[in-house]
Amino acid sequence: MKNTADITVLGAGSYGTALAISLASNGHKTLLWGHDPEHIENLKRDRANEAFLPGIALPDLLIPESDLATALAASNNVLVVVPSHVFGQVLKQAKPLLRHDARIVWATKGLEPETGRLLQEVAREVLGEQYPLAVLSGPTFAKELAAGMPTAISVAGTDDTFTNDLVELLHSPSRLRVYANDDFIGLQLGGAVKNVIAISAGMSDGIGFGANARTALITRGLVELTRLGEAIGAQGSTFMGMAGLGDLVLTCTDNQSRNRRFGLALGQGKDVDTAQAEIGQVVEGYRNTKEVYTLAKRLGVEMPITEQVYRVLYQGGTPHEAAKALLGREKKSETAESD
Ligand SMILES: NC(=O)C1=CN([C@@H]2O[C@H](COP(=O)(O)OP(=O)(O)OC[C@H]3O[C@@H](n4cnc5c(N)ncnc54)[C@H](OP(=O)(O)O)[C@@H]3O)[C@@H](O)[C@H]2O)C=CC1
Ligand SMILES: O=C(CO)COP(=O)(O)O
Repeated sequence: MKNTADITVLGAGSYGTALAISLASNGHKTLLWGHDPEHIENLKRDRANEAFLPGIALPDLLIPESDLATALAASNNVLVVVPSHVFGQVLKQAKPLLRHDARIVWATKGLEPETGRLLQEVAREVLGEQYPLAVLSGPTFAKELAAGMPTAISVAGTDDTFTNDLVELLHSPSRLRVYANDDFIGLQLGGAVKNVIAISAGMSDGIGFGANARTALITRGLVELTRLGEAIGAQGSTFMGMAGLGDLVLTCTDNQSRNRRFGLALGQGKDVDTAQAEIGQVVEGYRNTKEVYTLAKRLGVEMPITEQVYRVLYQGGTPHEAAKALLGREKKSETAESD
């Protein structure tokens, strides 16, 4: 089957739209599918996604589409950018409509709800073994990407040809550097765990602590991420790159991060529901905390920051108690295997 578009993006929220803008700006015909026909009509009428990225024009080569069958027939390259809690559901919807030559990449950052499985396992379970898979991960706020501000990201997957084709589709010499990476597991995990650590950094700032505490959380958060990553088969060195240190620094330090803002609100004494409602977009770290915590417990990996965020989100703990518990931990060597 011949492509009538270069790529189809599933998910017309802030990041799906930003990636579609980026692809279309590179000269690639890009279909952007969203599940809400009224939202897609608005995109067509306004030639902008005013609900998520106000004031940013959609390039001519970006075609909003509300029919999933049409979207999936148009291209064999399918980029999924929906929140992690609906990732499996969207793949199930897509499965009967996928072309036999489809290749699936996602930019979703998270683990499967309840089980804590990587999204590659969800994709394999839903779709079987036949399709090449890949993931995009790294420090990329949707608004900056959509506005064409310089950005860098990584891509890894099961098939080198697909990974390299994605680099070609996304890379722009003036706006977007795309690094090929061979650690499919590491890129997926980094994107999930950084959400949890960003909540902790937000909580710390919300309490009124300073740069020292925030930086300690980023640094020890990186240790936790690396420890968990190595336990599930990722390469430790991956986390010194875009999907580890890069995304941790971005989301722990800048208020564009919804996870950080969520933590800030909690640190200022707001409850979980109020904090989430104020943000009004997906806060992946809320669920991701449970998933990362569950995975770490299952594997016996110590993740003290994650554990404290879990206590605040799910067990009635307060950010002050979390800070006290972290500070009061037994003295340790910085390079000790466990924390
Ligand atoms: N925004 C960013 O800067 C970045 C986001 N990401 C990741 O991208 C993923 C998506 O986040 P983002 O775009 O920011 O989230 P948003 O909250 O901006 O948008 C989510 C979109 O998903 C749609 N959606 C929800 N449920 C379904 C469903 N069942 N089927 C189809 N579409 C659905 C929503 O539609 P509706 O509004 O109708 O509910 C909305 O359009 C997350 O995993 C996030 O971590 C990664 C890097 C950067
Ligand atoms: O993943 C992101 C940037 O890389 C977006 O972060 P938030 O989901 O915290 O807004």
